[in-house]
Amino acid sequence: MFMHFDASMQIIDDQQINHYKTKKLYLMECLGYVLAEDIIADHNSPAFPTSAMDGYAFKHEDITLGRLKIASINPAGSELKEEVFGGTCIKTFTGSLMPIGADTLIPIENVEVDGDEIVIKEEVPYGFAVREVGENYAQGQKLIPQGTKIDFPQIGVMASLNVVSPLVYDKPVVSIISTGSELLELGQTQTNDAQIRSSNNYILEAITAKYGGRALQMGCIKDDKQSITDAVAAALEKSDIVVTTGGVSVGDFDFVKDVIAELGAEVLFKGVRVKPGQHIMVARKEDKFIVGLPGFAYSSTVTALLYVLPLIAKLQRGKCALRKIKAVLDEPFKKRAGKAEFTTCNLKLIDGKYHIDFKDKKVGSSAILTNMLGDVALLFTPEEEGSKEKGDEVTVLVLD
Ligand SMILES: Nc1nc2c(c(=O)[nH]1)N[C@H]1C(S)=C(S)[C@@H](COP(=O)(O)OP(=O)(O)OC[C@H]3O[C@@H](n4cnc5c(N)ncnc54)[C@H](O)[C@@H]3O)O[C@H]1N2
Ligand code: MOO
Repeated sequence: MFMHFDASMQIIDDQQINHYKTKKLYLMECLGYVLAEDIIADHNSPAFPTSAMDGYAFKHEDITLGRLKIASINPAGSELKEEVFGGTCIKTFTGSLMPIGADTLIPIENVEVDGDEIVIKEEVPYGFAVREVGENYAQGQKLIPQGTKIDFPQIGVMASLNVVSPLVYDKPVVSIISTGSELLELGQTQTNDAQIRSSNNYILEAITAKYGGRALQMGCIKDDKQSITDAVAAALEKSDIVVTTGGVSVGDFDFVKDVIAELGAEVLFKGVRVKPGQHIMVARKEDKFIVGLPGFAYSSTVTALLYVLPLIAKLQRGKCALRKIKAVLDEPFKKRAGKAEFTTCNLKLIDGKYHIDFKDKKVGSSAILTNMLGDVALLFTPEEEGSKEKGDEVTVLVLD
């Protein structure tokens, strides 16, 4: 009855968004947002031949003269009207426009000044130290396609194009609700031994912020149907993705699935052959998603990475942040289930090759969150594959 992991991923991939939310944002607030427009150069850079060094602009054909008369001086930012004629040069600085008539720049290190002349000590080839028109970018060139996550290089290139407020996708608002009557919030006083400290809603808030969403922390709520219904309904009003943790398995108090139906959302899938996280549920109402993650801390973390991150990306027409790489196993790996499995491992780069091992990683229930500490990655073994030998090449999900 549970579906193949690949089929669940395909369903996520196939979701079409009807209306994307976009806004114009001041350039320096755009870091981490996804561009909703193509950035096209409206001019050549540089727009005119420009000097790349401090030196003397001249006609290369005059190099054989060995001496040139300094006719003028051309500081950066000046609009020089004088031309370079045969047998003369113009002192020209880094960033200055090349004077008309000059095709080459000889650096100051290559000449000696003798009165109002330069003596060429070391020759340069034709066109030396001249930045050609469009060297950086050409007018009409698409420099940054929409769908790009804005990082520092994009900010710099947009600044050079005077793009003051690019159009970006709104970061999806992700509401986070942890269900469980045993849960204690940060700082809350423990009153009985059965209570445990909630970590899920906090780790999910951090994952959301790190991977391009805006988290709305709704805290922990009791395991009763009405409380969960009210909380999910309120969250759905305010957000694009509602993530719950706990209450998805088959126990008497596992209500989340019923709640979804009551809210008029369509369940896209419930139950996947994946370890951890087999009870994962994803539902949709219009352009909003509800993701029911298992309560166990490791399960909810892994399933958030697998299912919530692509939804955050999808709502911004972007690419999912997690990368898959190939790595070498430095010790045997025992596959535990006939499902797709995601196992914490230590990731190292040795002589240009990725290697993984399981040193200090505990084998046990899906409650072991501390396995996520360290230089950690997730070993992915598909349902069809079994245990692995030392030296085998495997697929690893990187959490950078
Ligand atoms: N009879 C069966 N029992 C279970 C099955 C099953 O198929 N048949 N599946 C197991 C698997 S696998 C998982 S995963 C869990 C999922 O259960 P729930 O999603 O209903 O989660 P809970 O029962 O509420 O909690 C499980 C576990 O995690 C702790 N927890 C809950 N919330 C938090 C939180 N916010 N922060 C930290 N830890 C949390 C909770 O105390 C429990 O220990 O079901 C298995 N059972
Ligand atoms: O599905 Mo559970 O998350 O395997 O432990």
